[in-house]
Amino acid sequence: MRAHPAGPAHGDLIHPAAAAAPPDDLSELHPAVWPATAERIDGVVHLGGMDVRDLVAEHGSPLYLLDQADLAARARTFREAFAGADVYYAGKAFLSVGFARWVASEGLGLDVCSGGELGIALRADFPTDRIAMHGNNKSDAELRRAVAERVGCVVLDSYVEIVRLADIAAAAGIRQKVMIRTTVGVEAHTHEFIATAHEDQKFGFSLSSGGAAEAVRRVLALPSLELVGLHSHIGSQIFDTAGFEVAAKRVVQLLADIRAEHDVELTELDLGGGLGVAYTVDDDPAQLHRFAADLRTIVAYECGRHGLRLPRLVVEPGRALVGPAGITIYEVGTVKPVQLDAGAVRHFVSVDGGMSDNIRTALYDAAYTCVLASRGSDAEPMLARVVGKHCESGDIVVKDAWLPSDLEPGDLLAIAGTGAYCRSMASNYNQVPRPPVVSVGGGQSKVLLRRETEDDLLRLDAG
Ligand SMILES: Cc1ncc(COP(=O)(O)O)c(C=O)c1O
Ligand SMILES: N[C@@H](CCCC[NH3+])C(=O)O
Repeated sequence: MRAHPAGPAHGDLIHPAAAAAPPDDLSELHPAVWPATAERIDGVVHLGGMDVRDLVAEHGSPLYLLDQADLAARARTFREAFAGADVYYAGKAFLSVGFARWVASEGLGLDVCSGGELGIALRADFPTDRIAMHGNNKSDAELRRAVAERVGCVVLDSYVEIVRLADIAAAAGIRQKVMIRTTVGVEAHTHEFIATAHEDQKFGFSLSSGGAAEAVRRVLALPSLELVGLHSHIGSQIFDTAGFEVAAKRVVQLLADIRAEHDVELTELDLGGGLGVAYTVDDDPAQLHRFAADLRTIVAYECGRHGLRLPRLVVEPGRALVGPAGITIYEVGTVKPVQLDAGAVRHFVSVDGGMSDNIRTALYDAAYTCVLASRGSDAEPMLARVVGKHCESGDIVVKDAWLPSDLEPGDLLAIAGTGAYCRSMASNYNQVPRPPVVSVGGGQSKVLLRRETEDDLLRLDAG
């Protein structure tokens, strides 16, 4: 065992969070958290048959990697679990032209929620009839483009938008398929910033106050809109599937109410995304086949109860499709032991990225799993905080990580579960260029998004 290069040994560590015991094996790549092809060869992490040191030598650090085999397996599992239903990948989780092409080739649809996401889909020649357009404040221009490009469905989110879209569709001489986004009044058990079905938030039309029923009335009165179904999305990173079941029950009730009031049976029911994934071994997400079976059962039961024909089910996974397939590689720049008041020591491990490539820890207090990736080590565990290079003390990548105490500058770290909502929420804070996204498989790598350069940063600067 090597001594820690820069400070007290592990024995000196009395850290508040040290109450939790370190894992038995610091080098373990637990399959619940790491992508399918992640493995150690001679101590070094490999993904898609490639040594992470070689990948960094070629593409630089920090580096987002996507495991092609893991992604393909996830797409297959979704298709199988939801056979007979439509799976629309939520592009907000991660999107690039190449990725959109892959989504199309897997037979999935695409959920976009901005003109930018739609633009990427169009650049990828994504079949527009398999695109659903979301958003609580779509602009006229976004709606016009969606209609002109014949997107399969626009999900309506406000009374203002109903009129706006109806006018745009009428002017284009098109009858636009739409769904109505409902707010089902479920308290999804997730971080409050990513829960979307309680009453006091901005999305959708409330079921309980009659807002959704009124939206249905207004849409049905407009000949340029064709109401095909109802939509519900209760939130994101949800483990407890009971919320989805309550949501399904409540929207099916509205389907029944619509038939009673208008003699119309809507044919689609979109239950959104939101399925959680494991970021650490303590996370226990629902198993996909089980989740799908439960949803189908509840929808079938509720429709049966109301004597409704079974609507076509739609789901919109983002995180559960791409999140666990991605990892981020960082290079360690400094290791700084900081003496805390209580005589405890916290080891701040600074890496070459941070909140600009992963805002989730700062925004949601998200937990991540982190390992030393560029070599094996049998050094004692040290409780570390992996931090970025930004001018914010909240610039934390992993709040509490057990890492070998011989960690030193130049080592590479790998963070699991960064495929979703990391690159897509990345910023240029402190004028840090965003890292590339590289997909790996069969011993080969392919750049999906290249690294930004200083020229990219200056491109918009009017000087
Ligand atoms: C309408 C809608 N659909 C799908 C998703 C994807 O969610 P997730 O990535 O949690 O599956 C979101 C994001 O929460 C959303 O707002
Ligand atoms: N961006 C969030 C999820 C929000 C999903 C979009 N409605 C996350 O990283 O967890």
